[in-house]
Amino acid sequence: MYLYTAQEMRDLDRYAIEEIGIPGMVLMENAGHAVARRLLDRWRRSATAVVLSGSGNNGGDGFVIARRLASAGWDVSLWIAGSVEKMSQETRTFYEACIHAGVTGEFYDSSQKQALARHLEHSDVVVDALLGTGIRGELREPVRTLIRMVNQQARGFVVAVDVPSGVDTDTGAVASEAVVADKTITFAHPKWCHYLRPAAERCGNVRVEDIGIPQQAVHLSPPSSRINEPSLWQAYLKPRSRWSHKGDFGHLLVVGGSRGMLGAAVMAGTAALRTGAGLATVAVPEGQEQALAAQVTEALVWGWPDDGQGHFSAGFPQDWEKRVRRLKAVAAGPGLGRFDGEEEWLRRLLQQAPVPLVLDADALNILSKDPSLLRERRQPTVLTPHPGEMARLSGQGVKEVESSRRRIAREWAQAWGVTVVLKGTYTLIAFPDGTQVLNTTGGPALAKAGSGDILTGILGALLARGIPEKAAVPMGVYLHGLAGQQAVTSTEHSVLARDVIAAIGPAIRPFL
Ligand SMILES: NC(=O)C1=CN([C@@H]2O[C@H](COP(=O)(O)OP(=O)(O)OC[C@H]3O[C@@H](n4cnc5c(N)ncnc54)[C@H](OP(=O)(O)O)[C@@H]3O)[C@@H](O)[C@H]2O)[C@H](O)CC1
Ligand SMILES: [K+]
Repeated sequence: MYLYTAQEMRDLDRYAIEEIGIPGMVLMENAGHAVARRLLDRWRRSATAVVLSGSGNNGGDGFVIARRLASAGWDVSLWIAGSVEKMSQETRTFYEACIHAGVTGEFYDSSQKQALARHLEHSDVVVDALLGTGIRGELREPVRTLIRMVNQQARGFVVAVDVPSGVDTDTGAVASEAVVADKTITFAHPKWCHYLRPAAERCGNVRVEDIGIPQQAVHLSPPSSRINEPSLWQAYLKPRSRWSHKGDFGHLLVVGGSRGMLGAAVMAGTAALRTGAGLATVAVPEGQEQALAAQVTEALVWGWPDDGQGHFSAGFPQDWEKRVRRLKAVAAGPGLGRFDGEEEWLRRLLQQAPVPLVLDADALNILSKDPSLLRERRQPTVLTPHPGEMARLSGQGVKEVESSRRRIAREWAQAWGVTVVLKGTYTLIAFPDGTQVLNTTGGPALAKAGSGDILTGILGALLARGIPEKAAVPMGVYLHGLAGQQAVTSTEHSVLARDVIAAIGPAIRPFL
């Protein structure tokens, strides 16, 4: 499934109308019909509805909904923002069809405030068709008042047509007012605002309805972003052959685990093995070696030069060049910590690890001192920042990152030629070629220390197995989210990172 911006949706619409020849009126009727059908399915008996329509095409969908609900026996009260003169030809046609079908609408002005408030308080359903993907700039009257009234006065079920009025389709920003919906019914494909906060919090349950735009139109100019689905990567997951040996499944090196943070590297290494890596080596500061060996039995242990206090130092192990040749991927960061000479250390890692590299946690914080270190990379590089780390990397505030996730992840990936995995409720993956994949698996159980280390281990393992990053990264993010969901046995509060690691196998299994 693709993820659309407002412009991409307009282009798709235009293609369906002009090139394929489906009249715009048919698309609008289909859109309105789809919403009305859902409402009729849910209530069945005759109910009361307030329909709020703007003068744009979103309002046109609203006119179709009003007419169809009324003809099914509902008591419909229709309110319109704007004027007939502003309506597009399609919207005007359906406005007139409403009148001919006996649903007369009121063009709202402030003298009708009380009458509308009464309807909002007593209706089973409120349909928000004021503004869709065509919103421009700050809200004007009377739309702003109408949105506020829906939020303050509606007692019934609020359904937003396409997007809640007042949200920005592409950024997920909200205007001074935006409808808070119980359900959003959108057309043909989901839009970014259905997943980006704060808009996403106003959408309620999102449902995508087919309105008859042929798949062919989508394939001809697919948008640059999509929702993460197994079809993107499932071909790379296969049962192991009877004849396989550990060398077939890659060797991952995890670098991290300094004093006080050993667990992070242990979790990354264990997650990598649970994901199917043939071998995992965990590299920790020398002073940590024994403690590590006591904690993991399945991974190899490698002591790196330390500062005498259990932290890394600027040096690399002497046999680095010899041993690195046997590695298939490196994941640096879980419990890495900060240390003297860290920038030089990272530069060397970037230059001298001729395999795919995942950077997380403090490896990202070190990188944020000088992102141009990435210029030295020739092999795939995956960064897995949470919003705080992304903020440090990009030199912006966390708020700015959160309000422009889509733009920041994409710009960063393109500017530095890396894959950015911007973590969050809907983790966003941005590739260097400008394409993006938004992940929808996961849940609040993953909001806990250790989750990021596990993701790093999973991604490292998939890259070590030789899966190309365009498949490996969405696969890893998807499986990590699924494991997080499946690890919940009693409550999301009590899930431990080790439960998530144990759930990696069950998460992979259906895809083999
Ligand atoms: N996706 C599809 O295939 C289909 C989508 N449909 C629906 O069409 C809308 C998009 O319709 P569009 O006409 O482009 O735009 P809107 O209806 O969302 O908005 C335009 C009207 O809103 C007014 N407006 C714009 N900004 C503001 C503002 N800040 N404050 C107040 N009013 C605003 C604008 O007024 P102007 O004075 O600026 O002209 C317009 O009246 C999409 O979301 C779907 O619901 C089709 O029905 C079917 C195919
Ligand atoms: K709307």
